[in-house]
Amino acid sequence: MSSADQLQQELRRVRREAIELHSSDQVQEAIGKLAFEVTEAYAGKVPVFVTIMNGGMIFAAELVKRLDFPLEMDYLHASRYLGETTGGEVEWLVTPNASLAGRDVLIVDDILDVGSTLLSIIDACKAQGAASVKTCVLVDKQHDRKARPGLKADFTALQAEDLYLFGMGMDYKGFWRNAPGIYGVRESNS
Ligand SMILES: O=P(O)(O)OC[C@H]1O[C@H](OP(=O)(O)OP(=O)(O)O)[C@H](O)[C@@H]1O
Ligand code: HPA
Repeated sequence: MSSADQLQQELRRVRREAIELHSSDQVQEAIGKLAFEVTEAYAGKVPVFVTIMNGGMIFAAELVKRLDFPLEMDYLHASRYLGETTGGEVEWLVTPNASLAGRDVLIVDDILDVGSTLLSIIDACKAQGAASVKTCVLVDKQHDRKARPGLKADFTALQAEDLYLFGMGMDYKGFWRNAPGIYGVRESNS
């Protein structure tokens, strides 16, 4: 069997055997509730909504259309997993285009896991002179390995147990970002 066929088999097995932690409907409902919270928090403000690529893009697209206030959109790409299931140093691949000086910045990402990625992005936005920086994630993974004890995003849609997750933008070895719910990889496959 070719290595491409082997990979395809592995990807299909991981998807088939995964544990559904949040169905697509549950994810959509949670994003709807979060959108109200975020809309309330930004009353009277005109923030820059910064999507963290690649993982944040699907959540960001679902969230932004439900936000009822004027905003600008931008993106950045900081990665520390680089297609692997364990993380390394945060690597900056693309920086935001808009000047963040004096702006209210809302950082939007798929997952708060250890939190090193978000902390590094918050520091970079503050270093650019942002007036305020808030973070918004689809899912907060529950474990005691956070980069700082008790680290939380300002806005969180869902929590998930300590498994390697995929779906709704989160990848398994670069794949399955397109899965519509949130799934945990079985230990035997991770
Ligand atoms: O809380 P942490 O442990 O720092 O992990 C969270 C980050 O990891 C993932 O990005 P990744 O590095 O995989 O890049 P990608 O979005 O391009 O897949 C995810 O999209 C978050 O940005
Ligand atoms: O569990 C995860 N899944 C996908 N990407 C991630 N980045 C950090 N943790 C995860």
